[in-house]
Amino acid sequence: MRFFETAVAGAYHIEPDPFVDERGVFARTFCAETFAEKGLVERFVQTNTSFNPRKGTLRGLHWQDPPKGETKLVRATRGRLFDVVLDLRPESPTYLAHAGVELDADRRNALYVPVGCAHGFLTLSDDTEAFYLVSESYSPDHARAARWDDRAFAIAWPFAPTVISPRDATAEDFTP
Ligand SMILES: Cc1cn([C@H]2C[C@H](O)[C@@H](COP(=O)(O)OP(=O)(O)O[C@H]3O[C@H](C)C(=O)[C@H](O)[C@H]3O)O2)c(=O)[nH]c1=O
Repeated sequence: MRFFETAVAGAYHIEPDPFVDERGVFARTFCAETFAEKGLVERFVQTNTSFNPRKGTLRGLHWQDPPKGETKLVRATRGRLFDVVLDLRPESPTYLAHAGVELDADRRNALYVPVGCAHGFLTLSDDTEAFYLVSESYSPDHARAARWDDRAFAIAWPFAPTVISPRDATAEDFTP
């Protein structure tokens, strides 16, 4: 695995090192030892998957407040998606910055979203599936949302969503 810094401190775009032979492709997609060596979270307690039949589906931007903050390791296991990490850590040097990465099932790349950051994605093809490891269990009482088009963030999405939940579409303006 190769780790590339992004515009958000502590968030990494991860490219696999695939082993290709006549049978096909093998790639390690997570390794606790490697993650620990890099100072990243290496213990995950939940995995999530979301299947999105329509291109233009936007989920997010979501996070959980302390003490249920989540680190996420996100990949596309079908199709392609534009994955966004948004820094909501006031103490961070990149506070309110974001990074967007295209995750592609064929590339098998991933995005590491550190705790304290919001996460969301826009699907770039029909039948896109996201799969992600999460370091904290789900807690509705700590779940928070920010709006994809909030001017506080000026996120450069590839295009506007055509499918979005009422909760996400009406999330309140972010107040620092
Ligand atoms: C996240 C979650 C949700 N749920 C239940 C709650 C709802 O009844 C249903 C759908 O939840 P929601 O509409 O929040 O699903 P998404 O909009 O895909 O939420 C996710 O979207 C962005 C991209 C994320 O990064 C988070 O993982 C997560 O917030 O699943 C659970 O039972 N467990 C869970 O861990």
